[in-house]
Order: sequence, then C-alpha cells, then structure tokens
Amino acid sequence: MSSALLMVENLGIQFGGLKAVQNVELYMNQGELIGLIGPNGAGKTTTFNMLTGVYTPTEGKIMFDGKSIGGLDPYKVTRQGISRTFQNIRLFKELTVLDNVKVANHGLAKHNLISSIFRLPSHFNGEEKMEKESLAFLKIFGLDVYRDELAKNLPYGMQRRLEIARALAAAPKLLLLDEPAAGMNAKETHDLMELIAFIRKEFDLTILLIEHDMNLVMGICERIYVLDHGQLIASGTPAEIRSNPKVIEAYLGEEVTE
Ligand SMILES: Nc1ncnc2c1ncn2[C@@H]1O[C@H](COP(=O)(O)OP(=O)(O)OP(=O)(O)O)[C@@H](O)[C@H]1O
Repeated sequence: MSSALLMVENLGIQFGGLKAVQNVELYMNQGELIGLIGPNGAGKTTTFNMLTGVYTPTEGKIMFDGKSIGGLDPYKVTRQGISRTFQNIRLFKELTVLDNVKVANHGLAKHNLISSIFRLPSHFNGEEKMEKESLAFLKIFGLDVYRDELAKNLPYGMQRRLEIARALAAAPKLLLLDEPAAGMNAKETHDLMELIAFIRKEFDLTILLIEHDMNLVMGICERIYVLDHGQLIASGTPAEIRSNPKVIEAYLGEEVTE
C-alpha cells in the first residue's frame, strides 16, 4: 500500500511501565473515512496524540503523504496537513465564533469551495479578505448566524461544529475527530453525521474518527480499526466488525449483534 496517505507501522508508546499502545498497524487511503473504536482506556486518544505530535512514539513509524512525521512538533504536523478536534471541546471560549475561525485561518484561501462560492474582488485587503473568507466558511457550517456570539454561549452541538470548522480552516488533508458526538442528543448526532459526510466530499478530506456511538461509526465509516488494551484486535468493514467475536467480547457486547 505504498500509495496510502497515512501509513502506521508497529506504532507504540510506553508511559513508565504501561504500554499504552503497541504494535499498531494501520493505513488510510486518500478520501477514506475510517473509524477507530474500542473500550475506555484502549489507547485511541493516545494514538491520535502520536499522530499529531503531542506524544513522541517510543516505537514504530508514522508516514504521512510520503514523509515520516513521528515525533514532529504539533505545529509542524499541522503544517504537513493533519488537523484534529478534541474529546473535550477546546475553543477560545471568550472569543466570538468568527474570531475562533479567523485565528485558525491559515489556509482558507486554499479551499476551492470557498473561492468558488465567494469570489472576492482583488481590491480587498488581507484583513477584509480573511473576514469574508471566514464568514463564508461559517456559513457552510450553519454558524454564520452566531458570528458575533462568544463561543462559550453557543449551544453544545454548535460548539462541536465550530471545533470542526476551526480544524478545517487550516486546510488539512487528514482530519482526526475525537468523539465528535460525545454529549450530543440523537438529532444533533444525526446532523453531525450528515455534516461529516458533507465536509468529506466538499473538502476532499480523509477522516479518522474516534467514536463510541456505534450507529454513527457503523453508518458512515468504510473500514474500522478496533483497539483493546493498546493493541489492535480487529480491522474490517462495519459488517465484519459487528460480527467479529473478539470485538463483541471486548467492546460491543451481545446485544449489538442482533
Ligand atoms: N500522559 C500519560 N501518562 C500516563 N498514562 C497515560 C498518558 N496518556 C494516556 N495514558 C494511559 O494510556 C491508556 C490509554 O488511554 P487513552 O486516553 O488513549 O484511551 P482511550 O481509548 O482514548 O479511552 P477513552 O475512550 O476513555 O477516551 C490509559 O491507560 C491511560 O491512562
């Protein structure tokens, strides 16, 4: 699979005596939407932290877009084209919705979608241009009506959307979503599912999704990797994962197989 966008080989990290992640092998082709699931403490967020430079792996290799990125500083990983959201929302709570996107606007101009829906006359200066681009971007996420609201005052589901919008403002090739549906009700989760499918298509994204909501994971992912106690115990299509006895025992439980 030399053409994979992301290729992870024998990835591992140890904290003191704890092997939090070991021997993880995974790949993602351009445009794929892949799930990463497993019980609490299985090593999912730790894997994200290694992919984004927060932790330096103690073993293994991470190749992204043909380059080795294991152990790079997080800002360099972002520059290579990987953005993420966090399990616990991390917005600039005291800034407006618009400013949250503006501070992350390193790459909006790179988005074809923005330039095609919003052709800016060349006389706009940098600041005006950034503001217009950021607004056009908010509109895609249904967040333009909240532009002047402080982020902390947004309804929860909208905060989650804003986090995704902000991650996308850096124009990533690979987007890592850490439990984006956590704390959402059924309607918000459904809307989020549609949003993920939409941005994937419109922004030509590759997405790795950590999520406990199995309807969401099974509903939109092409393939799924399953971690348990820091090790991969299965990978495959949603149908294969749903009927895998190891996965049922470690995570899904009997009822999901019905
Ligand atoms: N900085 C750290 N120092 C020590 N142990 C850590 C550190 N980061 C993670 N761990 C440990 O690594 C293991 C995996 O944790 P991780 O947060 O990756 O699990 P997870 O699969 O994301 O769980 P959850 O679904 O609850 O978010 C846990 O035992 C955790 O305590």
